Amino acid sequence: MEVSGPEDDPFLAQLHRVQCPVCQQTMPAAHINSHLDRCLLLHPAGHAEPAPPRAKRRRPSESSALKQPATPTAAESSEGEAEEPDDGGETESRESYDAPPTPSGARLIPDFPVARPGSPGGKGAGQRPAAAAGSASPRSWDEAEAPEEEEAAGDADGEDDAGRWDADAAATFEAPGGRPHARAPAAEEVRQLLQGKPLADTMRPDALQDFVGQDRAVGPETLLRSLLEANEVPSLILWGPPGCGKTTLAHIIANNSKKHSVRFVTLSATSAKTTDVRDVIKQAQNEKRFFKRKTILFIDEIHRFNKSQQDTFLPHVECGTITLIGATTENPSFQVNAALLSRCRVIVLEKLPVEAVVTVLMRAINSLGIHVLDSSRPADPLGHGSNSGSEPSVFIEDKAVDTLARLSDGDARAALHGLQLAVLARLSARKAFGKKSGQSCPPGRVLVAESAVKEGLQRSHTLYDRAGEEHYNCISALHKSMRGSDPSASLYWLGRMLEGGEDPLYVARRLVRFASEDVGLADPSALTQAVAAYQGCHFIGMPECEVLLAQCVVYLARAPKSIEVYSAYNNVKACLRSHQGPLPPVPLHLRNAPTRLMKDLGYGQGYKYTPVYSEPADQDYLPEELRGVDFFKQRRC
Ligand SMILES: Nc1ncnc2c1ncn2[C@@H]1O[C@H](COP(=O)(O)OP(=O)(O)OP(=O)(O)O)[C@@H](O)[C@H]1O
Repeated sequence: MEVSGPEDDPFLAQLHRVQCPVCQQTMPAAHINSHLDRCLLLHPAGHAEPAPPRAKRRRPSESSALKQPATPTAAESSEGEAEEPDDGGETESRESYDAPPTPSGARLIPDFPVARPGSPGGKGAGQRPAAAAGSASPRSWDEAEAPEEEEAAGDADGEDDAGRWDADAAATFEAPGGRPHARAPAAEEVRQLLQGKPLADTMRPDALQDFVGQDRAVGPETLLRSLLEANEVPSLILWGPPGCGKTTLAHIIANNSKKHSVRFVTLSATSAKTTDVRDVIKQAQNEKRFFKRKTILFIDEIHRFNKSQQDTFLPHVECGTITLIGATTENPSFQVNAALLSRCRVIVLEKLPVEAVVTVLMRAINSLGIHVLDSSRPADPLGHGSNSGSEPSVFIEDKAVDTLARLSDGDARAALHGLQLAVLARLSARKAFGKKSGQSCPPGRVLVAESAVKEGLQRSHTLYDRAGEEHYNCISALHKSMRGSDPSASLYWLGRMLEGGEDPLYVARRLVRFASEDVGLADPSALTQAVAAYQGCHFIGMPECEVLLAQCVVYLARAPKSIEVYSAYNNVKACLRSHQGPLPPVPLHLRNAPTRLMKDLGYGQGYKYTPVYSEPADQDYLPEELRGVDFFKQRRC
């Protein structure tokens, strides 16, 4: 017997029709959820405006090297590079995620192919490139499909190791669509893959398994992981330095929540207005009321919302209309309203360790079909003399990968960006050379050397975040090292700041403060030194003034310390702040009396001019009610 659905039966169809509460249109019940999403976006204030088309985005999980080429799934082996049907750009001003689930079976750490002369091996995956060399697994695709030119190159030269590396490495490469590369991609293909879109976005993981280096926050045994796996997402504030994976974690939660029919909406606090927030909340209320559907709202850079904007969320987080996920690089204790903070769980993400950045880089390198050159094996990496055809393959030195990972200072985006720039620069240089010489591009291979990646990654960016938390952490470390009389550590923290691009005058101002606050009268010339250092920095600027600062830092670290004045003055402040009622008047004898009236009122009367006294004059200088108080001895009056 054939079972007819509502669409087949006019009566059933009528019965299953519902009316949109926003535009009043009727439609099949099955369509209402997706309609409402669109409708509320189109009519935020009752005006219909066409929504901008969504940018299609290739799903990183499909381009990653996490799947075994030997056993492609049906989806992986299907033709064409998969375009995500209804994905959200995670940093767009306002979008809903609708990503299909990540294919299961992804392994936590992939086996990365590394170009190495004929040495298939099984070393641990996710290791640093040199150590991971040899992880090019046995061929998982038909030998018969091996690129003829590569085989020929190896054979022709007899000893052309580079040619053989190609063939071995190509065996495990995957094209960004998830299909194994039929051959190692040519330089032009790599260039096209890299152009247009940031590599960091293309490589953004979709699943927790691919989210590396944050075990303390979302590792296997953590509460957050259990909650995420149970789809019990609490309101969260993700706090961490740039490029450590805050947006990525939100993206993974979005993917997961879509599977459970939870709506995921993103806003960026840099561009969203309060009205946008209200729209999202209104939509979330409708979804909850009519369809019992939860909404997760992700706000990137939440610290950029002011207090009243943050207040808008409060009642809705409280009553569960929305689950809020905020991402911030700034310390939330200062930047997020206390009331909002108390309703959210703060997840601290850390700078990624070098190994984790290597894993991220290797995944990208692998998905682009770039060969990692094992520097421990001397060879002719560019395959000069080989007749491997006009289109070269792209190689990167393993040292270059290491350097990228180290210089990126735990910022995966910076590392991927550096890689993208370095590879593109090498490929463009090669193309330009071809044009200039009037020839087609030179045969051979393109090598991305360590020096190229150093250029691609600005060191100052990576060491130090001048505007962020690190700025305060480092100056605090400098101050404490000088206070602890450790000149060596003091110089280290000074170097961290200056090499990272810190303003020398900012450091100099702190030294002036330190000279008085911590050295004080134990060595009064410390203040002179610090002020002189400040002025010297002002005169000559960086980089010359760095030695001035270094000299002063060492002077202050070695100087004897006294906080006598600093503490006494703090006692005075505390006394004034804790005073109840009007402050006591200045005693009459201490007042100046420039006019007759003032004199008549008793100003200055009884004052003893001490220079004319041979003995200390017996005279009070504090108001009557504070008589006898010694701020050097008493903490409070
Ligand atoms: N833990 C991680 N595991 C895997 N890839 C990561 C991780 N962290 C970052 N990445 C990669 O780096 C890119 C940038 O990361 P992401 O946008 O999540 O950083 P962020 O912490 O939100 O930075 P920002 O504060 O600057 O917005 C991602 O697209 C992804 O490719």
